[in-house]
Amino acid sequence: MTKPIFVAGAGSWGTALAVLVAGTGRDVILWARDPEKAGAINAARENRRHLPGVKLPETLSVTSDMDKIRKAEGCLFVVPAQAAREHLEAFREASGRAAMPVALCCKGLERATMAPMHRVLEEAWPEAKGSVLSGPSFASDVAKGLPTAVTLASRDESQRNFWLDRLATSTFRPYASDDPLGAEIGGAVKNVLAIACGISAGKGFGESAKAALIARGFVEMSRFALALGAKQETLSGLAGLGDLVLTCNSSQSRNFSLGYALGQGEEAQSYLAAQKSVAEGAATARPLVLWARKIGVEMPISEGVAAIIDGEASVDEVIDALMTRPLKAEG
Ligand SMILES: NC(=O)C1=CN([C@@H]2O[C@H](COP(=O)(O)OP(=O)(O)OC[C@H]3O[C@@H](n4cnc5c(N)ncnc54)[C@H](OP(=O)(O)O)[C@@H]3O)[C@@H](O)[C@H]2O)C=CC1
Ligand SMILES: O=C(CO)COP(=O)(O)O
Repeated sequence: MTKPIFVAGAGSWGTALAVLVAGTGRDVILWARDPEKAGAINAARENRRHLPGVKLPETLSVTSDMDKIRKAEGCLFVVPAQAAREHLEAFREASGRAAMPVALCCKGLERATMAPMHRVLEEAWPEAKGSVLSGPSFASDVAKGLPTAVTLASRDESQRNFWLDRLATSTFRPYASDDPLGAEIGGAVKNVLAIACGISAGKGFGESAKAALIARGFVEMSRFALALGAKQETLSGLAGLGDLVLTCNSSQSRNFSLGYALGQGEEAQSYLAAQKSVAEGAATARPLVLWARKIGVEMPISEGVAAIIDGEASVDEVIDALMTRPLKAEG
């Protein structure tokens, strides 16, 4: 008998991935942190809070019991980045310290340590066999079965094949990569840059400004990731440029929407406190720029976003500073 896939995290992306895999006929266990919410999703056969309008397949069950991971053959980890460490530690214990395939699907850096998610996984659950799933993929698009292509990255070929076999459908196309670092840095950085694009839109700046932010943002993302040892082809691919273009161009993006509100004059922390969904770029901006400074990489757009989010500079001050930087060669 085939073992189920365990999906840790019942936000919109966890639910969409659970629906995707269950739609292939596999058994899927979706874990939600709150027993009442897990019960409500199971009873309604719909996650009305995070993915309304999408019916859950029969092979999908919802639980708040972490121990159910023991039955599973692999785990899609979709808990927000700032809560990843504590949850990975707890799932490690619940699994019996299993050497289980774990695909990291969250896009962020840990604020307290600047760590990317693969390092958090290595520290919190050292036995796990890690992969990274990243790329341009709005949960509602995937749940509706709209055509989507993503990057599935692992240094271990057997892990890549494990997840390709379980995730690929006629509408969801994962491309294999052996560069998990590049895939994960692309996903984390694009969220910060999407906030910048949202700010520009909220200020009423035009399409030219947006194109400039995407192009210069891509230079920042690539410079940083390459300095860490990532591959340029990963940054130019789905998990880098692909996801940057998606989230910088859509009001469906929570990071873009946060930026838009900031551009319209809202204050970051009060906006974030009122949200039920997560905009990972808000917490990732600061560790990103601290890490970049540490390795001597210039990231002026990300620096500006971090300063605005942390209340160190106003939107207008950051825009002024970006436009009056010393003139330099492109690159
Ligand atoms: N949504 C998307 O289209 C995509 C999202 N992602 C990534 O997936 C990850 C999860 O985001 P997403 O599914 O969108 O989440 P949502 O914004 O849809 O919902 C937030 C989820 O996080 C949970 N949560 C909030 N705070 C905590 C915490 N402190 N500890 C544990 N769980 C918490 C919420 O639980 P509760 O409901 O109980 O509050 C809920 O399940 C993020 O890293 C995101 O960048 C990646 C690709 C696409
Ligand atoms: O990562 C995403 C799409 O690939 C979702 O972006 P947001 O978190 O900004 O909504």
